[in-house]
Amino acid sequence: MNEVAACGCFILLFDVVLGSAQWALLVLLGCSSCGGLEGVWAFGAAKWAILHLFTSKLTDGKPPAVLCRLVALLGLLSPAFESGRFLTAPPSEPYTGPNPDLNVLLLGPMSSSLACVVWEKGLSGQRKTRKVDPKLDAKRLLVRMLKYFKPDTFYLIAAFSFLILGVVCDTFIPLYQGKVIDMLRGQVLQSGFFYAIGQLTLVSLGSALFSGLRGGIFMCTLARLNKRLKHLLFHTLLQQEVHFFEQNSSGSLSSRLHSDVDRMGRTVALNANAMVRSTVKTGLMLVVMLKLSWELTLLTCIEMPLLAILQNKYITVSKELKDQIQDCQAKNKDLASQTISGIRTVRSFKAETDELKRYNEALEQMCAIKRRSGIYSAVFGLTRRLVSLGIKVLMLVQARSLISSDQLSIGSLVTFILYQKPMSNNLREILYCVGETMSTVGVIAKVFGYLDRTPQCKKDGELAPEKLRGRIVFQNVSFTYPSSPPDKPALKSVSLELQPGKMTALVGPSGGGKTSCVSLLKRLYEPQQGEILLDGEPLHHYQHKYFHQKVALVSQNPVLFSGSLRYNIEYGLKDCTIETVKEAAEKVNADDLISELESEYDTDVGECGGQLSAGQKQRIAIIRALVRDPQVIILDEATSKLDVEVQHAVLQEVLSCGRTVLVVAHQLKTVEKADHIIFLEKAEVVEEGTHQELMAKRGRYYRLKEELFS
Ligand SMILES: Nc1ncnc2c1ncn2[C@@H]1O[C@H](COP(=O)(O)OP(=O)(O)OP(=O)(O)O)[C@@H](O)[C@H]1O
Repeated sequence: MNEVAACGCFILLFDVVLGSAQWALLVLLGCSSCGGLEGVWAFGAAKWAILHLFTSKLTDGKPPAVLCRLVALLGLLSPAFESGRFLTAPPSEPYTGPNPDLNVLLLGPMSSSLACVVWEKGLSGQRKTRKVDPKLDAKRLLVRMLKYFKPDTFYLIAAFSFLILGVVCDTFIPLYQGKVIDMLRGQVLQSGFFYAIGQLTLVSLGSALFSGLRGGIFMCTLARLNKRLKHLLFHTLLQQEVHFFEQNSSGSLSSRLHSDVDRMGRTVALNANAMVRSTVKTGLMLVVMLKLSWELTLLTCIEMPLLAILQNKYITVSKELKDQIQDCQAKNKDLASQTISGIRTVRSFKAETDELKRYNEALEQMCAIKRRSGIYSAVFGLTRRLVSLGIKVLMLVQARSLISSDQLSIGSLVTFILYQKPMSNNLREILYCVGETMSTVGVIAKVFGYLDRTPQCKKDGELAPEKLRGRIVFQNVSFTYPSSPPDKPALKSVSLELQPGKMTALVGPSGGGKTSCVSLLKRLYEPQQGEILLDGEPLHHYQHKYFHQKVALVSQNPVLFSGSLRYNIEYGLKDCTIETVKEAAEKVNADDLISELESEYDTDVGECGGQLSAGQKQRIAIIRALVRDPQVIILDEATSKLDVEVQHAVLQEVLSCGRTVLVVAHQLKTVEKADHIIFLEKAEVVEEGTHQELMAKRGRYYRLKEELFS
């Protein structure tokens, strides 16, 4: 890099020599100019060729791209600028080209090198980051983000049309203000003065009206986009396998769903809006400002690359900090929601102080990052203001000399100043928007990462037979939880059978693999080896909805959702009548429980069923399973909180209609009634048979019963 910089300095020196030689030649030949625009272009092209040769010699024929860009700018920037000046403000006398002037001689090399530095430090820096992390391919992500606006194309066209109309009106306001100021002094007719005031009022009104319409439509479009994205993301999340939710906490997922989606929509939409508005405004203002004074315009434009370098440095640092803040926010949210949802445990262990300390530490961490971000922002703001101040001083000096040589009127200077501030603001806004959008790329990548995630579960089949017997067979099933090491399987080559109309019990010490069997049977996980068959067909051959309706699971701590009792019982069912619900409740002696509640089936169960007792929740969960009329019922400690009478009624009911019943229980009283008992230990089936057979065998089942009894 140092070699390139040294070569760049030599090229700049050589360029100054060439420029001086040109002027010296013109002076010697007695020409006051270089022969109009054609001459300027001819000299520019010749300079480009000579500089290119010089650079090739300097770099042994392999000039780096940055030096090629510098040479092209040195040769062609001045002719391009002169042509622009000629087109926007044609001189009254025949154009002869720029006169020999030290400012012009230095301005070319200075602006060319500045442009190269901005390009290198700004744009290529971002390109390098993209190469390192292809996921953060900003352009690809932003283009994809814009595609989500497709359904709102009509609204967007309307919003952008109003935006452009508003900007056009906005641009003309200072021009008419300057005109009115000039009329205050001169001998202008009153009608002319009022005409100018009328024009000013009209463009001001137009600006207000169009800006209002633009803002309103953008907000509506943004709200629609947010709704669409959240719906899509929530839909994708719901498709994911259970292991995904073990890996990603509910706090961080809900933060992605709400804060991140909001942020990405807002940033992209509002920045696109602000960028288009500022770019159009800048373009129009530039034309008017060049007409007023090209010297002052040039000084205004020098501010931009300087600000771009500053902004780029600031973006690099603040992007990293913003990502850290996002992660910290998700963590804090998770921490708080965990504590609030587990408030009973927290209170019973008197852990409020510990939880507060933990939360405070997390807040401190967040505070430290925000403090650093604040310091960077303050330093950046100060430097930016100093640069703007320096440029302003230079402008005032130049304006004084222009006014004293009658090249600029006071009204035009006022107009220029009225343009200058918004112009700098526009340029700053463009840079800010680019920075903001770039810093949101990380958030967009994360959200798209979730949207693109393919669930790691087998595709559902089409089977939905009218009649199901309910015979379940585990054939050499081996299973290890995705988060467990491969040498710690939860089930090792397990083979078992559940017969229709019979009650099978899974027993064994804690960690033996009972719940894992149930989870596989409910297809919450897929086994790595072996197969589970329902009436001879692998489970995934059945339709998803049909399968979960026919194979019902009632667990020890059933999850209820906020809403009425009836909503929880009918959960997920479309055509369930209140009669069916009542019938199911009566079958398990739950009608007395429901009539005790204030609004019976319309009683609100509270968040996660918090207003019901554990036994009440278990009974509701049993009714919820029964209204689906399942053929296979799995009771995983599902009656542990019920009294003996109700337990008996539940078992009677589930065993009716020839259902297959699988019971997981630690209370061996329940197990004794089972037709078949399977003893699971250390992920394997150790022994099986009826209660009497296993007792007579005096094996593991017998010993467990003895241990519990003693
Ligand atoms: N979600 C999980 N992720 C990783 N490992 C798990 C998970 N759930 C259970 N395990 C492990 O799998 C093994 C079997 O657990 P499982 O819950 O099936 O036993 P269990 O017989 O039902 O125990 P308990 O009677 O205590 O409920 C245990 O070693 C356990 O640590």
